Amino acid sequence: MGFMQALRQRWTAADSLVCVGLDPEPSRFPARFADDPDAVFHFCRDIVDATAEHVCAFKPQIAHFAALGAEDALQRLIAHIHERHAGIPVILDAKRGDIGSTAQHYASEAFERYRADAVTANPYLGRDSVQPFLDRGDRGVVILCRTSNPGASDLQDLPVANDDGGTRPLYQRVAEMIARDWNGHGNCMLVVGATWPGQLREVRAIVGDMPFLVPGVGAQGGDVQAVVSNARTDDGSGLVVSSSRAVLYASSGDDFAHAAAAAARTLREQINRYR
Ligand SMILES: O=C(O)c1cc(=O)[nH]c(=O)n1[C@@H]1O[C@H](COP(=O)(O)O)[C@@H](O)[C@H]1O
Repeated sequence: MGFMQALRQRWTAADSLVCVGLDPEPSRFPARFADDPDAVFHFCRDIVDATAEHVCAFKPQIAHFAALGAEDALQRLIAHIHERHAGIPVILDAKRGDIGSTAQHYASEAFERYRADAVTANPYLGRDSVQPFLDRGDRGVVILCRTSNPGASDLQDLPVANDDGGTRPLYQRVAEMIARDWNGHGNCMLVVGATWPGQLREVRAIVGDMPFLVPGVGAQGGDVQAVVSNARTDDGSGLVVSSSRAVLYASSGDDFAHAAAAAARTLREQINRYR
């Protein structure tokens, strides 16, 4: 089954638009992991097992593993999700994109080495830099559009020429181009930050039912009601609302997994209230 179909099935089966981001920071792990040489894997695995029933996807962030030399833990973690929680898609957050020959290797890194179902990609090098991902119709390509960070406006809002002679912000042009020209296999999603409800509404108006990955609730302060009311599709879905630190580090005590599950469940309930 392809990524988009798996995601839609999981939205329904779990009645959830929540994604838990897996961003391990050993300095924030509970004390019980202090002497564990495989702490990154064990911490993330415990979080996955505790939160799985509340989520539509997991999103490991590759730099958080690679900076620790823990690529092997990332590989085992994704294998664990596939084996123990079959049906929950894994979005590898790597924000890849490069000249075609290199992008090809990024695609096999994400899909063959790590066995991710989808990967985040940066479109700002142009279509050829994302093409090897787009060509994998069975996998998802989650493309940055209007990111959640404070500096998102520095470049993404620059005015660019419209077909009608006017201008509009670059991110809107990117959204339109992806929806119209890049999504031939129907495997694209867009990243739009939860911190920008107005932009969420604008991008939704441009791209119809294309799903959004929406990071920025929780630690970055995005408002759940504003996200859902501005960005849901007509059927009350269309969103993968991702939270990392607010779930992972909900407690630094021995109850960390229980606290993470409670945080994921609460986020699911908040989202569902406004769908
Ligand atoms: O592509 C992403 O996942 C992403 C895009 C974006 O615009 N903003 C953003 O925060 N992210 C990622 O989403 C996660 C947010 O983490 P929290 O702020 O702890 O929920 C981090 O792993 C970021 O790298």
